[in-house]
Amino acid sequence: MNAYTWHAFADGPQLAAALAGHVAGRLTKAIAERGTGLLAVSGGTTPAKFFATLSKIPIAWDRVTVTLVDERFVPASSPRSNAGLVAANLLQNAAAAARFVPLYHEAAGIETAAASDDAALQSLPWPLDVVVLGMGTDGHTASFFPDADNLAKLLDPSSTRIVLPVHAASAGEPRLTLALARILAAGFIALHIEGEDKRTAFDGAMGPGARKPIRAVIDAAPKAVEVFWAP
Ligand SMILES: O=C(O)[C@H](O)[C@@H](O)[C@H](O)[C@H](O)COP(=O)(O)O
Repeated sequence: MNAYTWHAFADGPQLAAALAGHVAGRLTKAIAERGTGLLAVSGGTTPAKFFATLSKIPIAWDRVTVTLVDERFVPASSPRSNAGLVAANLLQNAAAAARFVPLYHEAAGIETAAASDDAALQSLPWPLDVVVLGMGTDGHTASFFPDADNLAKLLDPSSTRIVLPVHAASAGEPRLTLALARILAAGFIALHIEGEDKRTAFDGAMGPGARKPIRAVIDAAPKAVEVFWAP
């Protein structure tokens, strides 16, 4: 489809307020329509302000399940943990009442962890109502890294997997990621990027040239991806 809607803001706090408002609205609508809301968020360094803003919005958080778009294969106590980032910034204030389903747990290896995640996450109230993606300047999103050894499988829209393992030299650690199909089925797909480097990287990914994972997601998305950007 290759459709996206570009929402530019003067600064991070204004972006955070707008994105949090959209996400809270979508979750409230989902709760009204089906009694529950399912949200998947990305980690990294960008989302902390957005998480803090969203955490203060008084919706029926006790009807919301939060999970991760992807996770590094590290315990929640690690500074690299996305679960740790979500616990410290999103599952606070009003949002502390939400149920959180992590991706990392002790396992012999990433493949074992991904397989048991697949079983554990079956019971979530799919499809996602909201997914918030991030993006690296290399054009990765979720843990769909350009150098992932199973990128074709990660980007297979027909995959029935929920969680897949990722080995990619550029990723730092082995990763666990939601499969593309789960992301694309979300009612609202947001991409949250900040800084000139990421705007340049995004524009580059939308142009001709080597196809980056973020482009594969936007092209495969059944509805426009809502891009939220601030300098
Ligand atoms: O685990 C992660 O790192 C994220 O889920 C990943 O997809 C992130 O969104 C991008 O890497 C951007 O990260 P920054 O926000 O740190 O630039």
